[in-house]
Amino acid sequence: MSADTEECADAPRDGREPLPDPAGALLDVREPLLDVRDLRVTVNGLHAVRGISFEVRAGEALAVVGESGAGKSLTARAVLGLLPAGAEVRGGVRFAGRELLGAGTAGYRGLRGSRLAFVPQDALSVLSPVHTVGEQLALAVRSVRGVGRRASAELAVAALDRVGIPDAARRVRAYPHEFSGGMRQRAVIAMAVINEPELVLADEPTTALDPTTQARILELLTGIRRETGAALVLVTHDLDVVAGHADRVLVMYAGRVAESGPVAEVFAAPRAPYTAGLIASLPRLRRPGGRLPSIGGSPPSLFALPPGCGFAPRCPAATDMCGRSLPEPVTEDGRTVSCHRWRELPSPVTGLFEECAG
Ligand SMILES: Nc1ncnc2c1ncn2[C@@H]1O[C@H](COP(=O)(O)OP(=O)(O)OP(=O)(O)O)[C@@H](O)[C@H]1O
Repeated sequence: MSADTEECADAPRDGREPLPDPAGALLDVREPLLDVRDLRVTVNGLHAVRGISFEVRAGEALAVVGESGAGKSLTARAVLGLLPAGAEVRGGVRFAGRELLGAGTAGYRGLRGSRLAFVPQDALSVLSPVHTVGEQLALAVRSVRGVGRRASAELAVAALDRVGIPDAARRVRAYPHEFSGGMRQRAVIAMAVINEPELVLADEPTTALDPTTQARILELLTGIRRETGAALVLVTHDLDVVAGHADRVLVMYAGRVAESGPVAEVFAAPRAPYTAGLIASLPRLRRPGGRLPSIGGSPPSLFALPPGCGFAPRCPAATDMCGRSLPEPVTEDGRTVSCHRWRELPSPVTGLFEECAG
């Protein structure tokens, strides 16, 4: 008997559950694939994510950008249901019509590793050191699709080949420690996309790599996204990555949304002074002989948040009111901004920071 007798020719292609349809009506295809509403994450008493809302549509790439500690990773992990011990989460996370928060691990059944995939910063955190890369890829396929050993092994080779690992048929027999850092991250991407997810969340997927490899891995992710039509949430602190790889951007500051909108519009005319400061500090905007503008100071401690806008102490446009009252996000023309003064500020707002640099 062949090892493939467990394979069922009539099984669904990948054993995925149909979309929930409790009312017996067709799911509204205009509904966002991912809908995050007023997400709040507290870790050991620290209010790290403080009311974040955003949507991701099918096939879209959203970059989540902000300084270290802004709450980017916790936001991504909350969507995936992978928060650290001691974390409490509130709000809504709706994926493909299914509410995930509050549903516990059952809510993620049939989603994680299948329709919802994760690419972490550190490949070794998801690759087992005691199994070959091929075994791990094949297991990922078998646990989701109704395919047998031979077919899953072939899909493992195809997956490594797809992410540009040369001699994939031989490389599948290697262990993760036998791969370079870049190749390991390619293997993790292969693992993430092997079951053709609808949404990939990538948390600074190239942080540990040299600049050339970083660029190649990001090209790979974008290429796969275009090829498969998967949506992408890309956590990064690099605005050049945002410009090159995302359709929309969510700028986070101290656990809140500073601004969000289409990348081209936000870059051309940011509305939040914080976004303007980030853009003004891009090296390519440096004037010949001029200093590189930068945002002075640092984000507030999440243990001692000011009553008003968290950016007010660093903002050249802040008034007394900014220090006193927290600006609520305002959405207009498909863009969201949290700033009391955005309508009255001079355009472009980046000028606030260029002047500061002198
Ligand atoms: N496991 C944890 N225990 C305690 N605090 C945590 C934990 N994970 C994150 N935090 C805190 O929550 C805040 C937000 O963390 P998060 O990792 O989401 O930030 P980030 O924007 O992704 O930063 P970075 O770019 O440095 O990864 C930070 O102040 C961080 O110290």
